[in-house]
Amino acid sequence: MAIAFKSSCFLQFNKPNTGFGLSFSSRKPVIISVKRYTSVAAIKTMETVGISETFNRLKKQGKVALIPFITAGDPDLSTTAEALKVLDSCGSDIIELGVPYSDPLADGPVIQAAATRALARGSNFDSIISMLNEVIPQISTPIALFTYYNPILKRGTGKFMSIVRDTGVHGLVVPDVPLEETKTLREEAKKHGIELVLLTTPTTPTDRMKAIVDAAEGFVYLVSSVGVTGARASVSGKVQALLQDIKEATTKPVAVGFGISTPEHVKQIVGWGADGVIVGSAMVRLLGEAKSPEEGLKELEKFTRSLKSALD
Ligand SMILES: O=P(O)(O)OC[C@@H](O)[C@@H](O)c1c[nH]c2ccccc12
Repeated sequence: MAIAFKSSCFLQFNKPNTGFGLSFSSRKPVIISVKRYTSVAAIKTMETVGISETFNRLKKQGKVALIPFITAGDPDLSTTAEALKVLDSCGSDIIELGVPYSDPLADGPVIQAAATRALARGSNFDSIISMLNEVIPQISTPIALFTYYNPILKRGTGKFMSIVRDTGVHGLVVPDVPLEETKTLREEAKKHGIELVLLTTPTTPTDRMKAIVDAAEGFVYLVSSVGVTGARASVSGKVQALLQDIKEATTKPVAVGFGISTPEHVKQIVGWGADGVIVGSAMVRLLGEAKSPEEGLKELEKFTRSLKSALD
């Protein structure tokens, strides 16, 4: 059983303050250094709870899920591994991890550029799975893999689901699969214990929205605005009414994404009744466009903590 201590924020470990460390080489706790443990979470074991359970826990606590999205392999896979630990330690509740794809039709320039960089560095499904096999036992935040449909079809839906589940991934988001074609995907996901998140948009007709929320597992992804992903100056006021419509149609949790990039956006969406907020491009930019991976990780930590504070 792999266990790991975590502070409330990964990079905090390196800042001296108060607290103590345990030396596993000796039989009794010793003061090995004065470190800041802003809050040592429970010792974690390999098992993490799934997406639905996470939302159930948060609902009981009256909290809203922070759901970051980052692109695997941008700027490189070892930085992605560290970024997952930072996001985990800084209070993310679910992490969306994007599999870079050559034709990301629903993505704006920031995530498109991230996918191009990741693919140019040689990141692919197999290397991402290898990285996840290392990292998932060290974090407690459930991962929802984010991929376009083609990589699944290429590998075979059943094989894809089996690989993903064996890695400890809990959820899957496939933005370009129309509801009519989700039958096999949903069957295979269910068979392998993977929660398949489905998306609804501001232009989805009500009947179709109802069918989507009925079929969705884990949570319903409400796309806040038409167009592609990318940070926006403001979040559309239409989201409030869209959330109400969806909540009249289902008791499943609803997380809002697209354009969210500031603590003010987060507060606004929480006020409209969302169960989760998804932030992608603003996170991806910090990592992919930093002067160095170390700097990107520091900026990611700072930004994540600012969003988490807006949710507390
Ligand atoms: O980047 P934004 O505007 O913060 O939106 C979240 C988004 O990045 C993430 O959920 C996502 C990445 N690629 C997508 C494609 C379609 C729908 C959603 C996505």
